[in-house]
Amino acid sequence: MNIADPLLNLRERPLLVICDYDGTLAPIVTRPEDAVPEPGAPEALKALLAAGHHRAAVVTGRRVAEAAAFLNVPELMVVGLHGMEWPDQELHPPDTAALQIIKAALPDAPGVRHEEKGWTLAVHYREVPEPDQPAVETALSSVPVPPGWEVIAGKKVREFRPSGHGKGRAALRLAAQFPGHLPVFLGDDVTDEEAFAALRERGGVTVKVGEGQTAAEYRVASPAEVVALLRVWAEPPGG
Ligand SMILES: O=P(O)(O)OC[C@H]1O[C@H](O[C@H]2O[C@H](CO)[C@@H](O)[C@H](O)[C@H]2O)[C@H](O)[C@@H](O)[C@@H]1O
Repeated sequence: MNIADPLLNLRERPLLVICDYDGTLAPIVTRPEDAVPEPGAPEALKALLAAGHHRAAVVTGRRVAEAAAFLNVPELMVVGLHGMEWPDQELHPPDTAALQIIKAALPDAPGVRHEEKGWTLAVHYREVPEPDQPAVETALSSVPVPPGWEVIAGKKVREFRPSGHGKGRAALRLAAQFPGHLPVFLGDDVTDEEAFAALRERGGVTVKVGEGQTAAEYRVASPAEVVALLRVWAEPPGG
């Protein structure tokens, strides 16, 4: 483990720890339904919450129920669908007409997998043979995006979602909910970059998990290092 000292030393302060799920609390795997947490991740989140002076939340592209079931930490707040789905707020009815337009235009290459989430739609191509993936990416780029919708690129996935949400807004909303806590966002994917940008402007701490370009200030190597960091933060201050 090679975690920067300024990150480890944050444990002295009351933190609002916001984690992405896939790639951050769980290693990336071929099939989304197999993405179990990194060993020790649920326990580390529990310990962090039990420490008393920190708060924690997960902000994920998945549905709340799905991420919550993987983690099984009932006391943990989970925000789903890239910031559309909040535990205390009913979702407005899904825009099924827009979803139909998108679905009708999706490429049908072998290995392409649709993950329907009710309100949004993820199109995965991790299981498409590598040489065919650029063609799938190109085909996905020409899928019509209905007015009021946007498409975002993630790890071997394109996600179609209504505009006006996103992890940047979600992170700021959480930070406003816990003004006495220093917000820290940990994420691995392109969709986490807007949270990094938003929180850096607000004086928050941002941590990229793994390789790749990022606006985050710090970096850790893997979900295993995320767990190690959460464990350190869960230790009593001044210890
Ligand atoms: O915001 P996140 O918690 O990172 O969720 C983003 C998307 O993650 C999932 O897809 C990604 O992880 C899968 C499992 O490791 C992997 O097979 C896939 O290639 C990745 O794109 C999830 O399936 C999506 O619903 C999330 O939006």
